Amino acid sequence: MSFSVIKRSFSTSMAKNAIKNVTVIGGGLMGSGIAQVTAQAGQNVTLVEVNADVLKKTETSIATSLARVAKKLYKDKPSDGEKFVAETRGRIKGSTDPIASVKQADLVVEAIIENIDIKHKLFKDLDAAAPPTTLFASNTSSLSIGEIASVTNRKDRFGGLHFFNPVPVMKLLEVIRTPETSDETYQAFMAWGKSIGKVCITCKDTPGFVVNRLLVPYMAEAVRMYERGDASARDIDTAMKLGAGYPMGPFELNDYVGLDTTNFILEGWHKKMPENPLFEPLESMKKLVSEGKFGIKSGEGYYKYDKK
Ligand SMILES: CCCCCCCCCCCCCC(=O)CC(=O)SCCNC(=O)CCNC(=O)[C@H](O)C(C)(C)COP(=O)(O)OP(=O)(O)OC[C@H]1O[C@@H](n2cnc3c(N)ncnc32)[C@H](O)[C@@H]1OP(=O)(O)O
Ligand SMILES: NC(=O)C1=CN([C@@H]2O[C@H](COP(=O)(O)OP(=O)(O)OC[C@H]3O[C@@H](n4cnc5c(N)ncnc54)[C@H](O)[C@@H]3O)[C@@H](O)[C@H]2O)C=CC1
Repeated sequence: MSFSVIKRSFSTSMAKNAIKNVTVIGGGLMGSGIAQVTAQAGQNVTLVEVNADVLKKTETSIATSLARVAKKLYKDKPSDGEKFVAETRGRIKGSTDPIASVKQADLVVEAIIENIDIKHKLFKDLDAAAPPTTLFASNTSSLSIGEIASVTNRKDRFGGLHFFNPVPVMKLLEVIRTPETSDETYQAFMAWGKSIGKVCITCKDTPGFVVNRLLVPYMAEAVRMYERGDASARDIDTAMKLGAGYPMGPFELNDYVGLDTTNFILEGWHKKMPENPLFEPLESMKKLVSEGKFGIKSGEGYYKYDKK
């Protein structure tokens, strides 16, 4: 592992802007971006993954993304760009030990696989290990924050911090408070979001929060249109880009987000709200997922991609 090791001091106060040491659990699409933007803002990050090989991939993806940011920010001064990349990477420490990783954390942001049982197991362990002042947040797309927090003894210091993909580019952060999230925690989340350059909006702990509650029915309807044979995936994508001004069409976005994640969301919501036709399962998506076709990350989804 070549992430640098950083010495840090423990902050006891959770007052506004007190967050300096952040632990991000999960270094996939989202966790790597969250770690990156946090480090870009000058904060110390410990990034936890399941093993050293995955950490290496995470490190490479952060380096690639930082190079894109540096190219834009330091167009006329590449040497400053190199310094920015080195300093930002220097603030990120990799770890495969979730327990040790939270001992000095002011804030823990969880971005692991979208599965309630796995998230519960993780948060139970972290709750026992982290100082009582440490704030916990989940980046879940579709699960209830209250349900995730239910296994901890810090429900007042628990909320949702929902980022958007790609994290270094998308400006929005949804801050989700449950009925038990304290005002102090909520304020600390809002201040932290601002400190890492995001525009924060607040939402109650309702399925999909704001963006996904609107995005999922739209994307699912696009798939139904394709499954009925009304139009091809390519034409639907072109239509929504050129006719509605979206940066990506629904099939491109689905492949970008990851079909395993979107399929999981839809199945979970269908189970919870079986009477709602918006969340009926989608046969083409189920088939692709069962074949291991998860979109860009696996090389194929609704479209085929060159393997990197
Ligand atoms: C279909 C069935 C569905 C069933 C139901 C399930 C639905 C599930 C819904 C969602 C599930 C979960 C998702 C979630 O919780 C929330 C989300 O995140 S939703 C996704 C939100 N994101 C978007 O909508 C992305 C839309 N796309 C874009 O904005 C652009 O296409 C994108 C920025 C990705 C790429 O832009 P483009 O112009 O095409 O390409 P460029 O390569 O030129 O990039 C432009 C610009 O951005 C910089 N950049 C891009 N990526 C990165 C990166 N990773 N790191 C750093 N910088 C990056 C790039 O350098 C360019 O910068 P310039 O200065 O312009 O050169
Ligand atoms: N993909 C997207 O566009 C978005 C996803 N989300 C949410 O973010 C979370 C993560 O999603 P992605 O990054 O897309 O998934 P991903 O599959 O890209 O990454 C998840 C990572 O977590 C790691 N992991 C799994 N269990 C772990 C554990 N116990 N400890 C440490 N690491 C562990 C995996 O090795 C993997 O690298 C999910 O809850 C998802 O719903 C939120 C916003 C957008």
